[in-house]
Amino acid sequence: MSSQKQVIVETANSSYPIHIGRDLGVQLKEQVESVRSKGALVAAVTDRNVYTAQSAWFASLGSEVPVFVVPAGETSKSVGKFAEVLDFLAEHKLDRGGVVLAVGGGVVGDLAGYAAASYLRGVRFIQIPTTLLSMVDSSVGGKTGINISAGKNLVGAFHQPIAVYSDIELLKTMPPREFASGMAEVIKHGMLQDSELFDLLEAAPINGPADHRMESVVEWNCKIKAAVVNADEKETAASGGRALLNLGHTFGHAIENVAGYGEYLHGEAIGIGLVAAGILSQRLGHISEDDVVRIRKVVATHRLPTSLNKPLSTEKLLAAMRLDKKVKAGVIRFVIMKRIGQAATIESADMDLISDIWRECGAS
Ligand SMILES: NC(=O)c1ccc[n+]([C@@H]2O[C@H](COP(=O)([O-])OP(=O)(O)OC[C@H]3O[C@@H](n4cnc5c(N)ncnc54)[C@H](O)[C@@H]3O)[C@@H](O)[C@H]2O)c1
Ligand SMILES: O=C(O)C(=O)C[C@@H](O)[C@H](O)[C@H](O)COP(=O)(O)O
Ligand SMILES: [Zn+2]
Repeated sequence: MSSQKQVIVETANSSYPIHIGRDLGVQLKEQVESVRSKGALVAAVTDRNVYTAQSAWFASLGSEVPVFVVPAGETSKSVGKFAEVLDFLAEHKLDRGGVVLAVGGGVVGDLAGYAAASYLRGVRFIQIPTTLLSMVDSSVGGKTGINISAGKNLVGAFHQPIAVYSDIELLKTMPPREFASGMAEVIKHGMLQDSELFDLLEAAPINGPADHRMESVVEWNCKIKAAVVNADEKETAASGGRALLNLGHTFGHAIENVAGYGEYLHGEAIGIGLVAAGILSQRLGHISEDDVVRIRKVVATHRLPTSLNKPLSTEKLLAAMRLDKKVKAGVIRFVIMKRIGQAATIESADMDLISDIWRECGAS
């Protein structure tokens, strides 16, 4: 018998299960059939790589579920693709009883989720994450959205899915570089919330989906993220709260934007961002130099970059940071670690210090 795990997300207005296990197809199919039996449409959105790598999975979904396939990669999180998904839903006459399936990594989840949040002013959607990153992070918590040229995720909505199916079997076809990218968010969760998780990653790196700890790592991370989301769904807490999940992202999102979307995978940019956030926390007197060494080592042993692979302009990186969603009254704010396993504050910092840190990370 397969051992299935379940984590519940419980926000003010929604409650939904994250199913974690292997071969979750039967359960998903039952949910799809229950929607269809009421005369409503279920439509799926995926990307080209997932559609090809998981063709048997799509075949088992049945031809009654139309599938919209976007090109793989970050560039699909665009206004253009968003409009195409809306047109697809309208073409198939999905009504308010219908359900959108987001089958893919964080790109598909964010794009399809935002389309579901907007179409008919909001229809239900189910997350079926197919990457490590989407299982441990993006499928949980209802942040959906797209990029615009000014910045990452600058357009979007909070829209919770009605269920998440994290089928570990789907990870088997993931390219190793993408797996490593997902590990960045796992490392982030350890750094910001759970020193035991960080210690585990430090002791023995998790290098691929065959690792026997995979299911429990996904469950562990979903629990961490769900607890944060349950307490502060829309990032409105005066200090801390959900914004702490942004550890390393003020730096990381700037890298993604300035390098050009898709140049660095999200997790690669976050790997550098976590090192930068560690250095900043150390310079502000919170963690030790030894802690920064530990962070750098855990990032590197999980095959993620710890500095830029070619210099980007510090000025451009600073300009991109000014559009971060945590900016308040024009002041850029950063998630600061108090120790490994506890990120506790969101603080501003001296811009000369930030420029120095950028240069330490390879900016020009
Ligand atoms: N909403 C959130 O809370 C949240 C959290 C973290 C990250 N994100 C966003 O998630 C995105 C990154 O997500 P990602 O790392 O999953 O990237 P992704 O969605 O681009 O997927 C990574 C690559 O792997 C391929 N792929 C996916 N599943 C596969 C499978 N099972 N087999 C073979 N190939 C597969 C995809 O086609 C793609 O090329 C970024 O846009 C980031 O901003 C959102
Ligand atoms: O869920 C959250 O909250 C996060 O911050 C998780 C991040 O890993 C993720 O990259 C998220 O999309 C960033 O959100 P943003 O609001 O900074 O765009
Ligand atoms: Zn992230």
